[in-house]
Amino acid sequence: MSAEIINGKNLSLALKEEMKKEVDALKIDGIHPQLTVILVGDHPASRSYVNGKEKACGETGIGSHIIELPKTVSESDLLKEIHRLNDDANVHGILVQLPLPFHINEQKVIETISPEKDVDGFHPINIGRMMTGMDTYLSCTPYGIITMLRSKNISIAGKHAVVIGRSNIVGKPVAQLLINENATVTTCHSKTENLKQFTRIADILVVAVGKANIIDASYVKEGATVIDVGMNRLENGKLTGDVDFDSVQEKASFITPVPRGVGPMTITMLLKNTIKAARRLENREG
Ligand SMILES: NC(=O)C1=CN([C@@H]2O[C@H](COP(=O)(O)OP(=O)(O)OC[C@H]3O[C@@H](n4cnc5c(N)ncnc54)[C@H](OP(=O)(O)O)[C@@H]3O)[C@@H](O)[C@H]2O)C=CC1
Ligand SMILES: Nc1nc(=O)c2c([nH]1)NC[C@@H]1CN(c3ccc(C(=O)N[C@@H](CCC(=O)O)C(=O)O)cc3)C=[N+]21
Repeated sequence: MSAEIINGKNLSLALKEEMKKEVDALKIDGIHPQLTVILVGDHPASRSYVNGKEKACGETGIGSHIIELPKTVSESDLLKEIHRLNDDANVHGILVQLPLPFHINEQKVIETISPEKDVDGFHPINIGRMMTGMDTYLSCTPYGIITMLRSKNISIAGKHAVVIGRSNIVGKPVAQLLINENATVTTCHSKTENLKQFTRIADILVVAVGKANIIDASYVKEGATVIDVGMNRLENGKLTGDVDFDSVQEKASFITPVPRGVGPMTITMLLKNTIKAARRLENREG
């Protein structure tokens, strides 16, 4: 058996076409959705992701603005900038690219962003809203993963989903969204004993660790759906996921590639959240 590939790049293209129409319609009503990204320092990976976000905004007609701050910026100057954007009625979405330099408290930064403009869905209020099943901005990577599963009509309700990774930005919100979709969910992490005993019984396996090829076919149940969130830059410059694609593709029924898998969907869901923010802040949604 050879798994069907869930191509996040192609799905993103289709979703972006729909969103462009939505944005055009909003513009007729005088609403111009606008995302502002704050980039601290000049880490090449962060810059490349931020460029990807800017390009995607351009493709859908969403206004984007990047504020670049030096890596020596003080925490209080960064917080001031966020307050300024919170108060700027032209800005609907604010994203502070992570990770931040060590002298800046990330949690404090996230909590300073107005929950109404937190299109990353990282603010504790929005996390709490997600946990309780309320309407909110869903974190983009988890939201992208659920959208990919739905696009292939992969059933989630009643299935056993195993998530490897428990970070606040990926592992935990993915697990929560899968629970909201009525999956039975197991979360694994670096302290998990005998990881394989869990992964081998997963109908849906989400791998969000950040270690190239840690999951090979021996970890995967025949016919499972395998979602690879990992982004690992190899020494030869190639980008690879956490899953050994070639061996797992032989055993799974669906698999996401890296690149062109979850990554492009993360950006696409950010656009979706920005449009939602524009609607809400301009009082066009209940
Ligand atoms: N495609 C996309 O859009 C995105 C991709 N990413 C990528 O996803 C990956 C994960 O990101 P992120 O969650 O931020 O990373 P973190 O480093 O914050 O979290 C990694 C998680 O993996 C766990 N872990 C580490 N080693 C093992 C192991 N050997 N076995 C089992 N679990 C392990 C850690 O456990 P513990 O908690 O015990 O330390 C931790 O929970 C990275 O490659 C990142 O680049 C991230 C965001 C978006
Ligand atoms: N506040 C914040 N929000 C984020 O959403 C956020 C962040 N910080 N910090 C870093 C992670 C990582 N992330 C990715 C986005 C797109 C791709 C992506 O588009 N990847 C392409 C390839 C890109 C390339 O070739 O470099 C792909 O997989 O096909 C990957 C990773 C968002 N993150």
